[in-house]
Amino acid sequence: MRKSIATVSVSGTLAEKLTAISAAGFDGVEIFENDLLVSPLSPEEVRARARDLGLGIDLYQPFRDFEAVPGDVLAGNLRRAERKFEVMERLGATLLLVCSSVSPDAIDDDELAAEQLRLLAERAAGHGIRIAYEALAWGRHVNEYLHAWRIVRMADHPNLGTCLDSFHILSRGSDPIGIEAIPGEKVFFLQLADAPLLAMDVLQWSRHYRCFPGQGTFDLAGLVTHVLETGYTGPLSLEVFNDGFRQADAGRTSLDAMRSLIALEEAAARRRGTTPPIPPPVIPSGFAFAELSVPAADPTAELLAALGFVRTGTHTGKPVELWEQGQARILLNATGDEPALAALGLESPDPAGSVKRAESLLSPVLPRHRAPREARLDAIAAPDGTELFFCRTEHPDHSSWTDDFRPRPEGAPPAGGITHIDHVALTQPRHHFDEAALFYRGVLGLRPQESLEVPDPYGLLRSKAMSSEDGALRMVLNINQVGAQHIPWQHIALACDDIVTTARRLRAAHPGLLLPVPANYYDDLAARYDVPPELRELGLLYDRDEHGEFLHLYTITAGRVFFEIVQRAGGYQGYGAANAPVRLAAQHAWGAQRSSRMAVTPSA
Ligand SMILES: O=C(O)c1ccc(O)c(O)c1
Ligand SMILES: [Mg+2]
Repeated sequence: MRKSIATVSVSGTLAEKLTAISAAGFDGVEIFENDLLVSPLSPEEVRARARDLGLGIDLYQPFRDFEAVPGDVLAGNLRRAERKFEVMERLGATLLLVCSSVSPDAIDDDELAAEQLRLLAERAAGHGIRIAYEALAWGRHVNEYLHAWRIVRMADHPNLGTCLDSFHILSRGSDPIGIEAIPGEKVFFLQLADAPLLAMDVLQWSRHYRCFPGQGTFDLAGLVTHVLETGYTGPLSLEVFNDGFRQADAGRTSLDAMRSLIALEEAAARRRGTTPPIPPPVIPSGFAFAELSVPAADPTAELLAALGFVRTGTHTGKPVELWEQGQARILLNATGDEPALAALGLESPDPAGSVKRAESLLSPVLPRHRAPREARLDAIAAPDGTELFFCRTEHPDHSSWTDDFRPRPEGAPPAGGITHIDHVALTQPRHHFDEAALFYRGVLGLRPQESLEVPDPYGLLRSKAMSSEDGALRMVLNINQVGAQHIPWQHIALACDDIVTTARRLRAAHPGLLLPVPANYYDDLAARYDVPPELRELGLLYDRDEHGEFLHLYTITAGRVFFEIVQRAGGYQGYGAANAPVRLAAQHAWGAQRSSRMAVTPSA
């Protein structure tokens, strides 16, 4: 289907917006009037620029406060419309969006509204222009899409149709099934926006919090399915007012937008039983490895050894060490300047298929810088730059990345308390949280859980867990929502089957590696749950959900990375989010203590 986007959805000057939108592969744009008004480009120049970029001008908008006014106001409104028709002719635009009136002048009279819109459509026809009438969710008298349609039907003019906007329909809780009663040729335009569920004034919600389909809570695939049932053949057009997108890089936002439309088109095709435009996701079955970039002389190796990891190999061509314990594998790549998570290996049943899926959703495929004998690497870049490698570890049907490491002792990897990587938590750059969530959902087929807000002593963290349906691959995305002091930490959570023994061993041998937990936490825990007193003694954190229980502990931070050790019991599905504020405060306290120690002993 044709894909378009309103210029209001991305940042920059009109020229910059058009360039970014074209680069992301859109077919057309809705020109937002304000973007034209403030542009030094004439309408003719905008038209030429769009044409050169391969973009059609699918809509010009908005035209406000037109219908159902007293006769004296009508004359002025028609004069205003004539001026806009002239601008549209210079732009080469043939569709004008008229949104339902919010004016105190408007009269609650559908027949009058229909009569005046008919007049407008007749005038528009003289310029080869059509009118798409949209019900704003906060329109004075017309705020339901079926009400706008009734007026359009009453007006009965070939140059008058309706514009459906998912936000206005779904924000009011209207049932989109009613769309199917509108003939497709009378749906002149379809605007799409998602939004997080927020209980607030609908105008503020619309103007600041709209997001791309798949980033909010609305069922856009369902709505699009109803619209396609009408026989609508016009564009899928994104119209997103969002405070973050207004300041983010236009190129990046446009790609995010296009990824969301492709995923939406796929979801709608699956609902309708038609052929999806892209191959299905190949769902990873777990982590093959986590790769940390570390400086040449770095204590992370000591931390791994203390946790029971064993160095089992060194890369044949690069300064990379492989550390293993059970099925948990960590690579230390000595090319960084502070320890940071650089890459994740994801176990895929079909690595080439994983890359194809990612490519079809516009993810950059990484070049394979490899020596002739190295294993084939299928890798892409996640939006935050983390490299994702699709692996088939030691399967007879595929080459394995582990073949590049020597010596790798035969037989089972070293056993300790740790069995595998339970989850990885990635902190996302500001304003890119929704983009990341859409990426992991679309590309890897992970299911997002609800966003949580976690208080930090100096701000607020937003956190969203995502996992494969069977829970074999779990990730957590974090973003610093408020407050500038937050450090972009990443963490690797390691699963073990006897955390009490592991904690006891660590506490005895390496007490300085464990993040201290305040006594107040245990007083509260004892009030909430009947838990054994040894949790306090061992510094273990505890949580439970309707399925089971969770015990965990944290190491101190090395560079930007820390480790968590977790034990799930009885099908616990969460990530210990209830304890995250305690962890964040403890990390700040630990960091502050370390810097004061360093301040008194500058030689250390
Ligand atoms: O917020 C607004 O005023 C506005 C204008 C035009 C639209 O198409 C819309 O959905 C909202
Ligand atoms: Mg709209």
